[in-house]
Amino acid sequence: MISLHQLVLGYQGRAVTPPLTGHIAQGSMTAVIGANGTGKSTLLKTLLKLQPPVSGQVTFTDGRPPRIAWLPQLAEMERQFPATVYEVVCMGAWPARSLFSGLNRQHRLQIADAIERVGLSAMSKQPIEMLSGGQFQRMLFARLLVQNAPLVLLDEPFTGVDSQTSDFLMTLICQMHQAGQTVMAVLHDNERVSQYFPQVLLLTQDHFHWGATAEVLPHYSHSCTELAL
Ligand SMILES: Nc1ncnc2c1ncn2[C@@H]1O[C@H](COP(=O)(O)OP(=O)(O)OP(=O)(O)O)[C@@H](O)[C@H]1O
Repeated sequence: MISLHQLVLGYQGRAVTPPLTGHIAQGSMTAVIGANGTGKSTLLKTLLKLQPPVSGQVTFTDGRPPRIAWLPQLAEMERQFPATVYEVVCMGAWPARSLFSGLNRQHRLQIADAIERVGLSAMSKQPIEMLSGGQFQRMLFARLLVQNAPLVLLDEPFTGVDSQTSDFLMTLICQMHQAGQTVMAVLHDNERVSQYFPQVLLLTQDHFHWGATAEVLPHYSHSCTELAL
């Protein structure tokens, strides 16, 4: 689906990663792990074209970028935005609509179904500023479900969320993957990574390891030991 060729990530010409080379296969499910500041969020932003790379290239198997659904870090979200749960979830339908057309019946059914799947039907008309952290994240997942994009990028989807909701959201991620969507998620929970994610991209300041989870995870504890020394 997407190949990285000697891709150096960074800001204003300053590299924050080593050159990354690898392939995100269609239908794969990859956890991006590593210590703070190793460029995990920057990778997602670069794939989204929100941030240009310092050098290197990103190429696409069918010649053009896939449609991407993105869950930013909770800290980057505007929690006071004057909108209801329903209105935020509706935004997921934008790519399928023309600029001036409204929501058709199918869109409305998809939106109601997504809100129900995340357990927020009773709160559909609530302003989003009234939601708890877990409810807010459920709402953003409903928007991802409506987007139904071939590539789903998740930046720390379980931050600020209780363990029960995290398990529920993990189930939704697995369902997206089983439905054929390609998933890439930045995570800090290695237990969950080893339980659910077949592929791992581990970023460190100087190296990266990309491959099967069982092969890559042991490098993580090694890189943490190096950091501590
Ligand atoms: N807008 C920016 N301008 C300049 N430097 C930035 C910017 N955003 C992030 N950085 C720097 O780039 C590096 C990588 O940041 P990034 O947010 O990608 O790390 P991360 O691996 O996602 O970290 P964390 O686990 O803490 O979320 C850090 O040193 C950070 O300070």
